[in-house]
Amino acid sequence: MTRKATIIGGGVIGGGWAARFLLNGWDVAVFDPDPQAERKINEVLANARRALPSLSDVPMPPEGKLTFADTMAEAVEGSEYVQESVSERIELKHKVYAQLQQANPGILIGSSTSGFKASDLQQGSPAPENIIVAHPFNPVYLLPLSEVSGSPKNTAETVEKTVQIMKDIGMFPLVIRHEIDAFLGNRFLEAVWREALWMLKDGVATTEEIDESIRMGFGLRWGQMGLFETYRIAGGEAGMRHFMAQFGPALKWPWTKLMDVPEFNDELVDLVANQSDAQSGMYGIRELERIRDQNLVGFLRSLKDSNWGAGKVLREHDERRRDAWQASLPAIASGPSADPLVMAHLQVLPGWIDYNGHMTESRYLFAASETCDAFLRLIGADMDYVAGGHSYYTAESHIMHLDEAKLGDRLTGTVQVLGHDEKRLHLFFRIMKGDVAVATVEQMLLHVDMKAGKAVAAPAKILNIVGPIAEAHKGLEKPAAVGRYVGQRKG
Ligand SMILES: NC(=O)C1=CN([C@@H]2O[C@H](COP(=O)(O)OP(=O)(O)OC[C@H]3O[C@@H](n4cnc5c(N)ncnc54)[C@H](O)[C@@H]3O)[C@@H](O)[C@H]2O)C=CC1
Ligand SMILES: C[N+](C)(C)CC(=O)CC(=O)[O-]
Repeated sequence: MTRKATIIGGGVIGGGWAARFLLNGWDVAVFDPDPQAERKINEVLANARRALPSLSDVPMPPEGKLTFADTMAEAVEGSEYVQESVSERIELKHKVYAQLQQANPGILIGSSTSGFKASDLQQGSPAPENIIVAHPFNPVYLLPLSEVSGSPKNTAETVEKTVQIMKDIGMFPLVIRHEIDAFLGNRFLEAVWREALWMLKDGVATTEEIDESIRMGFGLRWGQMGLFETYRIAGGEAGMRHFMAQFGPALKWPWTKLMDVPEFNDELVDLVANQSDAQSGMYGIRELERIRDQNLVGFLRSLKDSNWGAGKVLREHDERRRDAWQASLPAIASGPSADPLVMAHLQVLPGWIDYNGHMTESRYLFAASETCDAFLRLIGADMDYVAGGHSYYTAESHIMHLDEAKLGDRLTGTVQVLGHDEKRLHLFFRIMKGDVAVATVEQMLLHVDMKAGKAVAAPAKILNIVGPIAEAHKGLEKPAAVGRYVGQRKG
């Protein structure tokens, strides 16, 4: 049965949550009195649809149904979980909880609050044990962290249930063991933000220079190793102790003396906003979101390949969904037919364009290759499998260039299994731009013992996955391109 989540407050963060739940197959009901909320959420959802599926190596579940409710009671009906994402005002949050708990007394409410402790949020509630913090980071549909923070009034079961829901939608729930204002992430961000505002106010640097100092340097490091692992390496062979000996005394130098905040007034707001407009005002917000998302997807994919940090979370989420997907295979196989599997989502990048102004020919094969790799991971021939000494090698390819792809086009790669035996996989890839195939690739792959350098039978664990897919694909029409060869028509 489809699970349902309720989102109260459909702004920046509520929209991100809605997208994450929907794309993970949950139905979502949103309540937000803002007449613009529906438009805004649909725009965020459109961006999320372009980005999140690119991180998945298993077929995405069917997208859930999005509804907009007229009342909070309607939104929460039949729901398993509420993610409260209204503005950061404690009295507003209290009012919302009172209405939600009146409509559905037992409902679990996670708050997106950036800094209120669970015990602050729970004040005045008849059921404080059902209110907990689940603090995300923007964009919620791509960044996995959710800081789960309870108070002594929450039971271990409530914390565990929240943790499980976060995992179910592919997040990394970090349980905050001690109640603390602003949890972990925002304490860092606040310190960095404070220093940046001081430097700006004192005329030391512009918004652009401050951003360059982050994105050209330490910002890149933090995304993959955080603070302590990074500094451990900075200590050289002697590691953290040497790092502490060298830089510990700096804690008493002027570097870290700034603890108060610049006065928040119109002058400061104008200074920040005017420089920010000059820096990035040439982009619309949705456009900036898409640039950000594309960069994050590339970064996260790389982390996923190395099974590191946030990439590990993505792999684990795939693993859980792969199990569910495999369990449904017999059902797919017993049906009349199944669609080709959507295995890859790509975007045509500037470096892919040739002197004719469209996607260069090798990139069509690259797109098929990415699709094939995702399919191989799906059937269990992943990097761990390759490390164990076996893999699939491509023995033959026939590519047909059918239409043009241009800079920025979104492409999807699908796989149809034409046939298989113990050693061979006969596959047909379509590289689609919307409903149009821009290229098709027919391939024969051989299962190989890499050390022996020869084709060998694939193990049952792989064949048991391929078999039902091939069976289900038997009902599909054989593509006209299958078996074609390159030839010149006579006459
Ligand atoms: N913007 C950010 O970067 C982050 C924000 N948060 C937290 O998420 C929460 C929401 O923040 P944003 O989405 O940024 O704010 P926002 O201003 O974009 O959205 C807030 C939404 O709440 C709606 N709202 C106000 N009263 C309501 C009510 N009574 N019932 C239902 N909806 C109501 C507003 O119409 C608005 O659409 C806050 O608690 C914030 O601290 C958490 C992580 C990051
Ligand atoms: C600025 N902020 C306090 C709302 C930020 C967050 O809460 C987390 C984030 O996404 O940066």
